[in-house]
Amino acid sequence: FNNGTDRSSNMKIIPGPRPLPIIGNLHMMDLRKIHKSLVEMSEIYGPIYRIHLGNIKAVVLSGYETVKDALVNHADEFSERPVVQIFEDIHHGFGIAFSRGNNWKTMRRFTLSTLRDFGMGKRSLEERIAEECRFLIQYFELQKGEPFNVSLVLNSTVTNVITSVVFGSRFDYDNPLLFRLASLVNETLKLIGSPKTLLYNMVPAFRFLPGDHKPIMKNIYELQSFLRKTFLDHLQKLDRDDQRSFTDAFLVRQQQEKEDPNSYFHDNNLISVLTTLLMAGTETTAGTLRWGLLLMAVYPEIQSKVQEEIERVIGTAQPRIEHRKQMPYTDAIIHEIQRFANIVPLNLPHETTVDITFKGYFIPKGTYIIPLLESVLRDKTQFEKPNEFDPQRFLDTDGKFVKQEAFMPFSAGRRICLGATLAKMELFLFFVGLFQKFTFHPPPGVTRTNVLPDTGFTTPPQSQKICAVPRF
Ligand code: HEM
Repeated sequence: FNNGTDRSSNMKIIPGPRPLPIIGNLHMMDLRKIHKSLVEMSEIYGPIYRIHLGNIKAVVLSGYETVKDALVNHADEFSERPVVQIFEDIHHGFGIAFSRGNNWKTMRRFTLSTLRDFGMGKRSLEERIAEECRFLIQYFELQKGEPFNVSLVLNSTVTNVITSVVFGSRFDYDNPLLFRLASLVNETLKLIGSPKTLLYNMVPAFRFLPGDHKPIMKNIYELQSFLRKTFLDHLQKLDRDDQRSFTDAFLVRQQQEKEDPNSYFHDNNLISVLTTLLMAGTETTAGTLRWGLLLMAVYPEIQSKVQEEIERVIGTAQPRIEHRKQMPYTDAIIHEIQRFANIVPLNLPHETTVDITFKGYFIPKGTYIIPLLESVLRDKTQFEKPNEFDPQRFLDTDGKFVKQEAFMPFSAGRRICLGATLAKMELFLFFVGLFQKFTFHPPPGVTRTNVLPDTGFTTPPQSQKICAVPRF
């Protein structure tokens, strides 16, 4: 784009490094930490620059002010999703996260309103999460304060919240299917974020090399076979007057529209939405929870202040979302954990829906846009010493919670995370539920300096064991 020329004499040319044939600027990047390389380049080229990632010609938006201006003030113009090869293989353009145009609008609207209805239904989201938290606490108690790996159990717990919403049921922890589902999602997301998959997405010629896309599709096949079998079971028992899950609501709508050849309510969209909710809804939330437990373990003075607030406001009662407004300290901690965890540092890519002049630069319709969240959550102009973990930045001198505009872990605008409300409920109820019952300690040898991010599409902390010591 820009073709090296400007479209009018007063239009600025988007700066950027000179690309090489085929690989573009890939030789300048650390493929394991692309978000870091992109932030470093913004220090040279500024908040808007172009980059060639293999055959993808992208525009990077960096820093809170620029990302917000694009996604919020020009929400429509920046709201499309580009075609990304691996997600095209998985979803074929159906579902929500990687679908486009009217398919995306219809699926997003339906999913949001259905999740909201369940929130108000007989078994609210809050109750489903609270129930899951009780099982998690039992599991932690069984560890008797010894170091154990929390990854799989947290992933399984969060998977259960999603299956409870989408299918109306949870799995017991000793059901091998639950651990299989949780590890399938975990492994697949790791592979999706691998350098080999990045190359697969960026340079079509590398498709024929043995990459990670083959094991990814094998996992997706297994995952989707399970989802298909489960929704067919639901179809057999479907009672339109007693809808108990997202799947029931979708199937009822499918039957209502079955005469309409243009209906979006078909099996491909259902499978794709279910796959997305599982993939987008588990690793992100479970990864943030793991960050939280580890950070509290290595910042014991902060952990004990959270526990004091829990004791004062909730005591031994069941934690409820409504407690949150009386708990500014806990609220600040959870915000800082999310900011620091920076779990989707690259964000998902966007695409322009029209030709647009943005901050004096011409960006054509169909341009691949990277609204870099790493550059927002660690923006020096918004957060003092952004690489430090410091919950005080979300508190004023009277200890009241202070909102920070650049707190954007769920992104912003039309494509803002569809599960943000659910994720916030989960983070609050799980954290408070766990800190009410346990004090977390690092295992021997683990200190602040070795609580580091993993690499991948999402950035959970590198696997560390943890000790959960019962408080009473
Ligand atoms: C801490 C937890 C989570 C974080 C940090 C997070 C973050 C994000 C981010 C950064 C995006 C990309 C937004 C954009 O394109 O601008 C996204 C999209 C999405 N997320 Fe989340 N997410 C979380 C949890 C969840 C949960 C629990 C669900 C589902 C139940 C979910 C479902 C989705 C979906 C469906 C999209 C695609 C939205 C669209 O394209 O319209 N996420 N999320």
